[in-house]
Amino acid sequence: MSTPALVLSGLEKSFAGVRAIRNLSFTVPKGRATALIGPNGAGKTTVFNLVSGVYGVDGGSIHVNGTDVTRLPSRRRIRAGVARSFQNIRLMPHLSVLENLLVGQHVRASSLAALLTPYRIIPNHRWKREARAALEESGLGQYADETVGALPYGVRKRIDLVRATLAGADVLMLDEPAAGLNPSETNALRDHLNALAARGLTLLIVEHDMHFVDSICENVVVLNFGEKIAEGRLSDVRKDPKVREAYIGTDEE
Ligand SMILES: Nc1ncnc2c1ncn2[C@@H]1O[C@H](COP(=O)(O)OP(=O)(O)OP(=O)(O)O)[C@@H](O)[C@H]1O
Repeated sequence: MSTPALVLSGLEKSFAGVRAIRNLSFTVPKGRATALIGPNGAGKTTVFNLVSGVYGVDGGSIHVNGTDVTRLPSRRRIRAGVARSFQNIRLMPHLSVLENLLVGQHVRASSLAALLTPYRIIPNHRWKREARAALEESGLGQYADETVGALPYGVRKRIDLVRATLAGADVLMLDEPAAGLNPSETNALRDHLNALAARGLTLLIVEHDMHFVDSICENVVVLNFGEKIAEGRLSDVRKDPKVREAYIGTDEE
């Protein structure tokens, strides 16, 4: 069996004495999409913050592609292949799509000289070719020279995904990717994510839209009060009495 993309073992995190994450362990296999679900305040965002290195852990370990990243700062985790896409898209609205992708690729620069590469004066720089190719492959080629701020939300969301993959991500954490999308944008995003997973990208998704989860994720991890209460296929976990009880009184399924 290949090394899992992400292994969380016995994670612990408290805020002012409140245990937000409790002895949490789960494994995300390579090239698959896994959903992290649970009612409000269950600890999903905290898991993303622990994996990306925004918060340090109080206990336990995090391995990415077999490497222990538990004590690494955020930037070294990005180099290890973990990236995060936020609910609020972090693209620069005044730049073109291509320029946004090129800015993202600077994360890959291994030296100051590479970081300062004046890509604007090298018309066919390798990064530019790769960025155009990635846009074409995602069916977004026609937007390459458009200003990001003028594009529809669903398109920006998908450009944000292309940016993350070009920056070298092979484990991508997505925070409510379908929020705010209309049905046709949601379908385009679903197809895009399934294509990325088919190419070997690993996805960890926090999402409240269970139809969307069902169309992408083979495996679902359910959190409640920071603890894993169930794991498995969505059709199985939603029948689990512990899961049903956790959602009672919420307006979610
Ligand atoms: N920086 C922080 N300081 C104090 N408490 C925090 C902090 N971050 C998270 N928490 C607490 O940790 C618990 C888990 O919060 P978290 O935001 O991870 O849940 P969530 O599952 O992402 O919720 P939601 O679905 O509402 O976004 C909550 O009780 C929250 O108040």
